[in-house]
Amino acid sequence: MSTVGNSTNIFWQESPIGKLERQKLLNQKGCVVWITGLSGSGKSTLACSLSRELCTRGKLSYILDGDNLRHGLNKDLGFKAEDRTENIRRVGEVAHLFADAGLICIASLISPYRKDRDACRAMLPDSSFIEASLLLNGSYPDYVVST
Ligand SMILES: Nc1ncnc2c1ncn2[C@@H]1O[C@H](COP(=O)(O)OS(=O)(=O)O)[C@@H](OP(=O)(O)O)[C@H]1O
Ligand SMILES: Nc1ncnc2c1ncn2[C@@H]1O[C@H](COP(=O)(O)OP(=O)(O)O)[C@@H](O)[C@H]1O
Repeated sequence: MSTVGNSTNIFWQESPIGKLERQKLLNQKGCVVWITGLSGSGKSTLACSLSRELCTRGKLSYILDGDNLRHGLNKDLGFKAEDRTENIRRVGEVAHLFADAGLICIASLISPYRKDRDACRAMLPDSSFIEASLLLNGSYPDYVVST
């Protein structure tokens, strides 16, 4: 018996192709690069540069940009703390799926609350979630990267 919410009849369906097989096919390791920082700190610019650089090295990536996702998946959310938390939760779930598919998923969101980012980190193995914090130090962004 499986219980999800109020339902007792929702069961996990295994796929015939596993993550390792997909990664082998793509010749890369699926992971999430999570870029966090204030509005205007350079998140989208870094996400685009990274995606372009990975492409030139033959690696497949996909950008989940907060601005773009608020046009569709998250169009019902505003900017109250609980809406931002739900925004990050949804994007974390999608990023997890992309990483499981074998892609290098670059998530670029303000994501101001550490607890929300840590909840996304907890969905993946330790080395598969790389966080880059953009700090505005003087006129130019500084990057702090942690795994
Ligand atoms: N308070 C408020 N009011 C109006 N608009 C706002 C606000 N906060 C953010 N923004 C704009 O929304 C863009 C995406 O925000 P995020 O989804 O990354 O925010 S969050 O992670 O949920 O905190 C964000 O994009 P960036 O400027 O690229 O960060 C802003 O354009
Ligand atoms: N390393 C950098 N040095 C100088 N300007 C930058 C740098 N990165 C981004 N910018 C500029 O800062 C502005 C905000 O960048 P953007 O990537 O849109 O930030 P965010 O996605 O965090 O809102 C843009 O005009 C961009 O060209």
